[in-house]
Amino acid sequence: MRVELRHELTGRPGAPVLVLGNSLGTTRELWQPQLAAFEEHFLVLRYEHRGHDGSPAPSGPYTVDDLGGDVLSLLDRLGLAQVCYAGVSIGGMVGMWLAAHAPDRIDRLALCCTTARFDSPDPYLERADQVRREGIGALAEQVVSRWFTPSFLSRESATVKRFQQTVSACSNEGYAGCCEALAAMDLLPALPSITASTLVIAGEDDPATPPRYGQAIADAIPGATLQLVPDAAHLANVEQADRVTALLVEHLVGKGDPGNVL
Ligand SMILES: O=C(O)CC1=CCC(=O)O1
Repeated sequence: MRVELRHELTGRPGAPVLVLGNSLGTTRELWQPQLAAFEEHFLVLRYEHRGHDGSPAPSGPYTVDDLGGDVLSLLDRLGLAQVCYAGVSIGGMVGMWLAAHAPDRIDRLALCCTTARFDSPDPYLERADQVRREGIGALAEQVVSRWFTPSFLSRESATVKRFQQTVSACSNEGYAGCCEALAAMDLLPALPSITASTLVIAGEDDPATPPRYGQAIADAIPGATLQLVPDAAHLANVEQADRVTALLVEHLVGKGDPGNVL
């Protein structure tokens, strides 16, 4: 079953479309550090995953097919034939799914702090279970502590608090269902079929999706390149905003116009 995702379009009308996928427990605010730079070149489509910031949260478990299918339906509803796509973590997983399952719909692809599969499903199954028992608010502080380096956590307490509040506002069922999608996901066999020009970005100090996960993606997608970002953990686009913005703009702003109307 597909759900109609909450979304927002901003930027240059008539320009090529850039779709942005958020990480688990965040909203489209995640892209605030990059938004102005992207809006100079693109019509930007930011969407919310199931259970996040007002998108519907049907009963889980979900699969990455569900999450990717939701976005494909959104592109269809908006009449977008081909788009560029950038995603962080679960947003990047959706990007890999789209590029593998609907290759003609994805032009350039950027995958930030993400993985095609996790070493073990257990941590995310346990998290889903805990969220259903105790509520997402009980986990917010611990979850966000893995998104930034220790120095950022102590230096930028207002930003950290804001991300904790965003996690706490997720639907329990929606968040748990997304965790179950992470646990079941194995996109690695699909990656060699991706034809989109692909940039992979990894935070050097990311405990959630360490650089070896990014390396595995870059090794499996034909022609993909990997960029490591020093002094960054899971939300490298927030912690090292200028560096990541420059990498993304350089990769995503191509010469051709993908032509965005079905
Ligand atoms: O929340 C985490 O621990 C890290 C994460 C996994 C998938 C995602 O989007 O974030």
